[in-house]
Amino acid sequence: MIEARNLTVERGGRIILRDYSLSLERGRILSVLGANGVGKTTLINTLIGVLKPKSGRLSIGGQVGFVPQLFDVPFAYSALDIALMGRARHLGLFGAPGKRDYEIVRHYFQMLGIEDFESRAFNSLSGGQRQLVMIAQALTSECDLLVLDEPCAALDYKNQDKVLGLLEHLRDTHGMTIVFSTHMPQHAVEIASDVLLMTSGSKYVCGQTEEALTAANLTVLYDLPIARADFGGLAKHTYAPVFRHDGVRFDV
Ligand SMILES: Nc1ncnc2c1ncn2[C@@H]1O[C@H](COP(=O)(O)OP(=O)(O)OP(=O)(O)O)[C@@H](O)[C@H]1O
Repeated sequence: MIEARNLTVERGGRIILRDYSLSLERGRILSVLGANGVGKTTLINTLIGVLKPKSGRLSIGGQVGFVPQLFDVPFAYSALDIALMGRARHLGLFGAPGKRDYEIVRHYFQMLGIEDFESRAFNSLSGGQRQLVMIAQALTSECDLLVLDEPCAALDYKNQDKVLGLLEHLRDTHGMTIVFSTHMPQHAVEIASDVLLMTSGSKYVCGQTEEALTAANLTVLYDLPIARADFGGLAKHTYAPVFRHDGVRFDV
């Protein structure tokens, strides 16, 4: 589904990614992790075609749906209008949404438990509520590859669980291929078959989750000790930071 070879990507005249290669088969879930500013959004924008690589080859084998990081819209669109925009490529030029398009949007609103937002102004929703509407928008596009930039960033635990469950469901029932970035390794542990750990613009580890997602690799990734925590039979293991705030000195 994704075949990227030696991608080099520039922004503002500066090389952000150098020589990134990855491949992802249909029906797999890739989680992208890395520190702030390392280039996760840059990579994602390259995968969805918004940024053009300076060099390298990229091939995507299907229609792409995208959920961006949080944003406002300039006009007073309702949540339903925003989600309907996901139907654009099925409507054709100047086409208006019909009964079936509304049904599809309402189906995903129901799946996400956000039916009550339908007529609310998108900009009046909270960050987490907006994130759920944007996920609905991407799903209404009926894509083969779903790319999400930190889809759970503004969500509470219950909604994180719902979105992770939905992504798994889409993989299992629709054979959808999914790429999502996150700052929570546990999200990768829960649903990702593969991980991309972006250490810098030119250094990364990419592999199957069981092998590549380790406390040692995460410790390098975040430049902070990361410990693995096991919960017996209660839940999957997770990774937690060993915060060092009492050792941090500020010269002010
Ligand atoms: N429009 C832009 N023009 C120039 N440089 C940019 C632009 N957008 C981002 N950058 C730079 O590119 C680098 C990577 O940014 P990117 O947004 O891809 O990081 P990220 O890993 O997604 O970060 P975060 O976890 O904070 O969202 C950063 O150094 C950033 O300052």
